[in-house]
Amino acid sequence: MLTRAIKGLEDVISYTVVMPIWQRTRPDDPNDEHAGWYFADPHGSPVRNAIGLGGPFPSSYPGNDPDPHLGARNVRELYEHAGQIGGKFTVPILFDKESRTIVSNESSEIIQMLNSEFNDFAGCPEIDLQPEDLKSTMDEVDKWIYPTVNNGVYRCGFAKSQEAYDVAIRELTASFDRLEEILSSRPYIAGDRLTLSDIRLFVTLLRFDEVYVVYFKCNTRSVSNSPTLLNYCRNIYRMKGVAETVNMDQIKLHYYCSHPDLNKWSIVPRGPDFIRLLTL
Ligand SMILES: N[C@@H](CCC(=O)N[C@@H](CS)C(=O)NCC(=O)O)C(=O)O
Repeated sequence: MLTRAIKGLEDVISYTVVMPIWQRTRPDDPNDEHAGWYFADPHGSPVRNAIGLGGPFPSSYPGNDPDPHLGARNVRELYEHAGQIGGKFTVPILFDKESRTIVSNESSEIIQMLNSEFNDFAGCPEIDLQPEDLKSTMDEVDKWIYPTVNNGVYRCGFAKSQEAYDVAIRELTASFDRLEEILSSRPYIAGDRLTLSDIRLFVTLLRFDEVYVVYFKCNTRSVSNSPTLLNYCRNIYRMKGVAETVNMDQIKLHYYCSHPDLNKWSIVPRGPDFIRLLTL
């Protein structure tokens, strides 16, 4: 969504936002406990979390729509329509309306396509988010930011042993400090211009204080306590079209209500209003 906004592709690529709270995708099959992404059902009954607790939550919110292409009830059905029966049923998905199938489900690949493959139709084709002269620095930073930060927060949150958590939080903390050091000497993570590496980093930092610090026990650092990282997030958040892509209420509803293992009753913490900090 962020890359789409920055490239000015709003009129070219439509989107459907799935509902924030994972539901059982085969509720009638007691042997199939998979829970995942659902499309909105404006005429449906209120729902609870995947183990039937918490809520009740509405079956649609303003901005969440039914699947306009295949009429699927959930994302699993889209994958099954594309021939993928097992595995994970993840978002984001780039969907080709003509062939009515999934083109890619890998975000790092999708943002590269949005950057370079739609320039004939883009409002801002001159913005290159993967410029030749910054490519090697982008690769270099992506290489440690992905495992220790983007995926690092998940490694902390879903650790199944103290040892696994200890390793993940140590690496995350060290990378957080490294980010601060780099961003105190240049405005963007790979140099003087915004790149896809910033987009990948920003979406994790945006969720950091509201979700990861509390829910995933990433509490050794916070963005709001780092003037450098807070300014970095502010700068990106204030770019044209970016704020419209962020719905912090749904981000929080998703995390806090989709993993009953971590939060059986789906209670959503009130604070800390990170978006307000970005707009001050
Ligand atoms: N490789 C994928 C991973 C995407 C991914 O893990 N998405 C999560 C949501 S942020 C998801 O849809 N998870 C569904 C599941 O784990 O069942 C990407 O980065 O695009």
